[in-house]
Amino acid sequence: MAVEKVMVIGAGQMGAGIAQVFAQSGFQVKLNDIAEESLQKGLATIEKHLSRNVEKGRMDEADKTNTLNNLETTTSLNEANDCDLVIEAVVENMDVKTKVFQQLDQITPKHAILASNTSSLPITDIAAVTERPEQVIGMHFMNPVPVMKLVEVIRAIQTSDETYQTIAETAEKLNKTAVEVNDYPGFAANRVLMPMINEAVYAVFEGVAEPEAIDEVMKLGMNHPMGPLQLADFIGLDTCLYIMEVLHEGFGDSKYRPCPLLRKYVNAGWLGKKSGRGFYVYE
Ligand SMILES: CC(=O)CC(=O)SCCNC(=O)CCNC(=O)[C@H](O)C(C)(C)COP(=O)(O)OP(=O)(O)OC[C@H]1O[C@@H](n2cnc3c(N)ncnc32)[C@H](O)[C@@H]1OP(=O)(O)O
Ligand SMILES: NC(=O)C1=CN([C@@H]2O[C@H](COP(=O)(O)OP(=O)(O)OC[C@H]3O[C@@H](n4cnc5c(N)ncnc54)[C@H](OP(=O)(O)O)[C@@H]3O)[C@@H](O)[C@H]2O)C=CC1
Repeated sequence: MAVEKVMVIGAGQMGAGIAQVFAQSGFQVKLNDIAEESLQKGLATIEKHLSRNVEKGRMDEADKTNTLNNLETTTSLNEANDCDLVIEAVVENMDVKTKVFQQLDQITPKHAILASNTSSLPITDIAAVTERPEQVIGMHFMNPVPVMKLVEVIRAIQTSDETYQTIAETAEKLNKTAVEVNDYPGFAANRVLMPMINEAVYAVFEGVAEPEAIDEVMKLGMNHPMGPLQLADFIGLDTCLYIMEVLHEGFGDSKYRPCPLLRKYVNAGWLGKKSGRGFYVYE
């Protein structure tokens, strides 16, 4: 199936980036959010990144104009009624996501593929609330979306080969690399990444070293572009905690228990960069 029209749901840090890369690659994109304010914020972020690309000579003014012309915003989910593909990037909450998928199942054309950008929620369970489970799949972009090459493509137990093939080809058109994984807690990316971040939080909790020192060790010693605590702040500490809880519950193994300090920060509203404070303070 050829994908031409796409809806991205949720204009937060991931949704805006996903909408940008689709529009840049020539797809017709509708960016949806419940709040008009979030749409305007998302659009402003996209415009800023496109202008930066022009300044850096990575695209010219005509490419920027074409990208913006490929993009429209809407608060109405009903506008997904002519889309070939929908990518959901709303908050990491199963109730919210299943409600969105049930509505999309009613609204979108029969051939449409429904994808989720979830970091950790089971695609199999999301697929099961629709009447087209074989056309439901995980399309997990990495943050920041315009920069990172990976799309982790997660097959639910019900996902058809045809759906997987379409999504892998679409990822290629975005100039990304698709990696196929099966639907188990945390998939592959967060199964490996999050325990490392959680362990770094334990090291702070136990007084092994200050956050700056732990990040410096991983940057200079292991060539990571960001230390694990800076990365946790960048992802969002609420998202990190949520993923650890999914791993802990999903495997029933105490090795995935979230660090109490991570939970305390989230309860305090210290969610990282997006709230102005996490392991570091942001202005
Ligand atoms: C939680 C999940 O489910 C899955 C996940 O996403 S896990 C998180 C995965 N992501 C990572 O691990 C990111 C690790 N960090 C990095 O790779 C890098 O630090 C980084 C690419 C984010 C920034 O790179 P840097 O060299 O430290 O900083 P900086 O020089 O400011 O940025 C490099 C380029 O990226 C671009 N960039 C940075 N942040 C950006 C953003 N949010 N959106 C778009 N472009 C961005 C910058 O424009 C810059 O390019 P130019 O200077 O040429 O314009
Ligand atoms: N942060 C990261 O590094 C990564 C996150 N992800 C995943 O991507 C998804 C989004 O995360 P992120 O972008 O960080 O979150 P954000 O909180 O930045 O964005 C979520 C957006 O979705 C909107 N929203 C909430 N409910 C609905 C709804 N029913 N319909 C339409 N829009 C809605 C929110 O609006 P409002 O603010 O008005 O409530 C907000 O604008 C999550 O599933 C997350 O796990 C995946 C990879 C990396």
